[in-house]
Amino acid sequence: MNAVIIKELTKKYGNIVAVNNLNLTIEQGELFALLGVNGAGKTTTIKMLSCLIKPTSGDAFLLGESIISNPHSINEKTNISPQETAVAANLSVLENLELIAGIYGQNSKTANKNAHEIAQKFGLKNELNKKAKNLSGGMQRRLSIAMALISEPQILFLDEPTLGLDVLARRELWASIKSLKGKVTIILTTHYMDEVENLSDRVGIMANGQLTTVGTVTELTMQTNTAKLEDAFIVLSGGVL
Ligand SMILES: Nc1ncnc2c1ncn2[C@@H]1O[C@H](COP(=O)(O)OP(=O)(O)OP(=O)(O)O)[C@@H](O)[C@H]1O
Repeated sequence: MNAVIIKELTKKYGNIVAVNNLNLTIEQGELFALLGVNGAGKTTTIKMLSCLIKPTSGDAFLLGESIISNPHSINEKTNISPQETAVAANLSVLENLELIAGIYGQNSKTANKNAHEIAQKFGLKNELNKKAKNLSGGMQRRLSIAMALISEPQILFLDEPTLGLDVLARRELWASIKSLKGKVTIILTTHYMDEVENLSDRVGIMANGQLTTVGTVTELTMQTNTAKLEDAFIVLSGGVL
C-alpha cells in the first residue's frame, strides 16, 4: 500500500522555483532517502509534506489525506524531526517527551509510560532528568527524533538526522532508525552517502528543484556504471568524477 503519493508538487519563492513539479510514490514501511546538493529542494519538499508550508501548486496524499485540504488529519498521523534540533532547552528529557505526548492527546499516565519506553529505545534512559541544554549534540538529536516518535506517527520525516554527529553517535542513531524500518514510513534527507547505503530502501536524487532519479542504491550505481553511491550521485547531480 502507498503511504505517500506526490502529484506535481511545486513551491515557488518569488522567482525561485524551490521544488518543481515533483511526482513520487512511497510505500508503507519504506525508508526513502532524498539526496541533492545544497539548495536542491529537499527541505522544502519535506516541509510541504509535513504541512509546515503550503505548496504553490500540486498536491500530496499522505495515508490518503491531502496536504492541501486535510493538513490537520495529516498532523495527527505524521511527525517531523527538523534540521534544527527542536527541543525545549530548559526542560528535562522526560519533560520534553511528556510535553509532545500531551500535545498529541496522551493522558499523563500514558505519556509517562511512553516517554520511559522511548527513552529506553533511544539510549536516553540515564538522561531522563537532565535538562536538554546539558545534553551533548548527539543526545539532543536523539531526543529530537524520540520526541517526533512519541506521537506514534505512521510517517516520520527526518531532515539530516545525523548532521554534526561523531561516528559513534551516528552509528547508534542508525541502529535506532533501523529498528523502525518496516513499521514506520520514513523519509530522510542527508548528505552522507554511507547513511543512505546503510538505511535506505530507495533513493531519490533532487537537482534544481526536480526529482531527477529514483531507484535503489544498486540500480543507481548500475545506471551510472559506477562502483559506489557517491560516484553515482556525482554523475546524476551533473558533477564530474
Ligand atoms: N523561505 C525561503 N525564501 C526564499 N527562498 C527559499 C526559502 N526556503 C528555501 N528557499 C530556496 O529554495 C531553494 C531550495 O532550498 P531547500 O532548503 O529546500 O534546499 P535543500 O536541498 O534542503 O538544501 P540543503 O542541503 O542546503 O539543506 C534554495 O534556492 C533556497 O535558497
